[in-house]
Amino acid sequence: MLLANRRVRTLAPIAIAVLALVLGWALSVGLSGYVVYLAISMVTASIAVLGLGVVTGSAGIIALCQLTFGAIGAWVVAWLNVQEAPGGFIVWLIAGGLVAGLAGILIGLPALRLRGVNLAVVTLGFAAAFDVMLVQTQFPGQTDGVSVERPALFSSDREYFFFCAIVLVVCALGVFLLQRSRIGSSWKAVAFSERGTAAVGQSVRLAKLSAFAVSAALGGVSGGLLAGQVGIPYASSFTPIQSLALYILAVMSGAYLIDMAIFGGILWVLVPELLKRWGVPQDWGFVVFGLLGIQALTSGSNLGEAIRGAFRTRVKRRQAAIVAAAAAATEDATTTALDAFAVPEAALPVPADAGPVLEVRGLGVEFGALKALSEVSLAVQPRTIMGLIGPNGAGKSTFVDAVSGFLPQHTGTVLLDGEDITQLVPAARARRGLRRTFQQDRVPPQLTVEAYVRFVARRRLDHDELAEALAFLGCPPPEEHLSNVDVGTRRLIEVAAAVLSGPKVLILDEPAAGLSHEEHLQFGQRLTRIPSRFDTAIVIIEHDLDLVRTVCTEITVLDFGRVLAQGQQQEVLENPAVIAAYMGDAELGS
Ligand SMILES: Nc1ncnc2c1ncn2[C@@H]1O[C@H](COP(=O)(O)OP(=O)(O)OP(=O)(O)O)[C@@H](O)[C@H]1O
Repeated sequence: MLLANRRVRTLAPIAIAVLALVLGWALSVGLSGYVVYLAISMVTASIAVLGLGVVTGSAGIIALCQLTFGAIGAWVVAWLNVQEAPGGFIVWLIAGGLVAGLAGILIGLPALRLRGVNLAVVTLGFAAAFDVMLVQTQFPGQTDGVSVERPALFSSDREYFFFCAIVLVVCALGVFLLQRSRIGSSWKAVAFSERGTAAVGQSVRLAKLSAFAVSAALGGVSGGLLAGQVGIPYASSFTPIQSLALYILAVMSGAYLIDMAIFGGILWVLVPELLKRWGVPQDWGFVVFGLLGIQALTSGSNLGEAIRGAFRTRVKRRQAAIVAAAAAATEDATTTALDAFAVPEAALPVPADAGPVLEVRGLGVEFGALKALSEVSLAVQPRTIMGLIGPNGAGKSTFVDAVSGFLPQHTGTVLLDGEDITQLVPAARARRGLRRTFQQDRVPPQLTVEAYVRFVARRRLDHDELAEALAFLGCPPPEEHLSNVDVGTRRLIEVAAAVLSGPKVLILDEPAAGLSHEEHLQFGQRLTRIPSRFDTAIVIIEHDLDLVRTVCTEITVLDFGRVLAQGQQQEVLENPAVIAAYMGDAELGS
C-alpha cells in the first residue's frame, strides 16, 4: 500500500507533465490565430508568476522587480540574436535565464539584511532604475528593426505556442522538484522563521539567495520567450508598475502552488483582454488586480489555499471513518515503536574517562544595564539529561540562545565535545551537533511532517525509521500536513526531527508546553530513552517539576542570571536555597 502510494506520488507529476504537453499541442492546433497569440502571453506570464511563487510564495520575500528580470532575459536574447550568436534561440533563452538568475543573486544580497517595506523599496527602486536605463538605451535591434529569430521548428505562432508550453512544463517540473528538495524546504522554513532555519544547520543566506536566483532565472526565461513572441521587445512590456501588479497577482493566487501560478498567468492576460472587449481601458486591469490583492492580504489567505482548504475538508470527512477503524492498528504501531526505542542491549557504555559533551565556562550576557547571565558554567555528560530550571526571567532562554549562537556578543566559552565553538554561527553549531528547539513555534506549516523531519535531520532516513520515531513521540504520521497539526504537537514533531538528526547535544526549551499534565509525563518517559538510543545528551528547560523528576539525572538552577545550585537531582531539589528562591516549600516537597 505504502509502496503503491509512493509510486503514485512519483509518477503523478510525470503523467501531469505529459498531459500538459498533449493539451498544449491540442491547443496549438485548435485555437484561432489571435487566441494563440494571447495564449503565448499567458504561458510567458505563467513562468514569471511561477518565479514569484518561489521567492514570495515559498520564501516569503517581497520582490517587486520580476519583470525587470524578464527585461534582462529579453535583452540577452535580443543581443545574442543581433550578434547572431551560435546555438540559436534555445541557447539564447537559457543564457537569458542564467544572466537574470545572476542578477537575482545580486539583488538578493540586500535581502539578507532587509525585510518588509525596506526590501520592497529596494526592489522597486531597482525596477525603476532599470526601466529608465532601458528607455534610454533601448533593446538591441530595436533601432534597426532586427527581429528575434524563433527556433526553426517553432517559427509560426501556433508552433511557437507549443514551444512555450514545453518550456513552461520544464520550468514547472523544475520548480516542483526543487520544492520537494532540501532547498525547497529551506525556502519555506526561512519564510516562517530565520532563527528556526539557522537552528537546524541550514544557511539562511543560501536559502534566500537561491530563492532569488531561481525566481529571477524564471523571470529571465519568461522575458526571453516574450522577445521571441514579439520579435522586437520594448521597455513598455517591463515597467515597474507591471512588476507590482504581477506581484499582487502572485500573492492573490497563491503562486507557490504551481497550478495557481499558471492560473495567475492566465488572469494576467485574460482580465485586460476582457476589459478591452467591454470597452474599458486595459489599465483598469491593474485596479482589478489591486482590489483582489487587498482582499487576499486582508483575509490572510489566497485563492489556491482557499480551494485546497475546501477540498481537504471534504477529504478529511471521508477519511475520518477510515482513521477510526485504523485506531487499534495505530496503537499496535506505537507499542512497536516504543519497543524499537528501548535501550538496545548492545548499547555501548560511556567510557569512564569520557569528558563532558557540552561544557560552558563563565557565560555572561548583558542587555544594556541588565545582566541576564553572569559567570554561568556547567558541564553535561554524554547520554545524560540535565534539567535547567529557575523562575521566570532567571535567564534560561538567554542561556540557550547564547550557547546555540544566537547571542554572539556573550562572554565566556562554549565547548562541544571538547571543541571550542564559541565563534561559530548558529547554523555551523547545529551542523557540528548542537541542536536546540524553541519556546515559540518555529515549525513551518507549509511542509508535510515528513518533509520537515527530513529537512531538520540533514541525513538519509528510511521511511520506517522516520515513522517509528514519530509514533514513539506521539506525533502524527509522516504524510500529515503541518498546517493541520496543533501547536503542542508541532513542538513534539520539532523534538522528533531534532532527535533524528543524531545530535551530540539537544537543548529543549520547554518542549512539552501546550500538552496536558498526563501528556507531559508520557512525553518524559519517552524522553528518557532517547540519550542511549541516539547517543545524545539532552538539556531540558522545564517548569513542570514532575517532568524534571521523571527525566533529569542532574539539575542546574538559575536565579537572576546566576547559578544558584547544581548537581544530582534530589540533592538540588532539596537544597534550601533552591526551595526558598524558586518555588517555596510546598511545591518542592510534594
Ligand atoms: N532581547 C532582550 N532584551 C532585553 N532584555 C531581555 C532580552 N531577552 C531577555 N531579556 C531579559 O533577560 C532576563 C532573562 O530572560 P529569559 O527569557 O532568558 O528568562 P527565562 O528564565 O527564560 O524566563 P521564562 O521562564 O519566563 O522563559 C529577563 O529579565 C528578560 O526580561
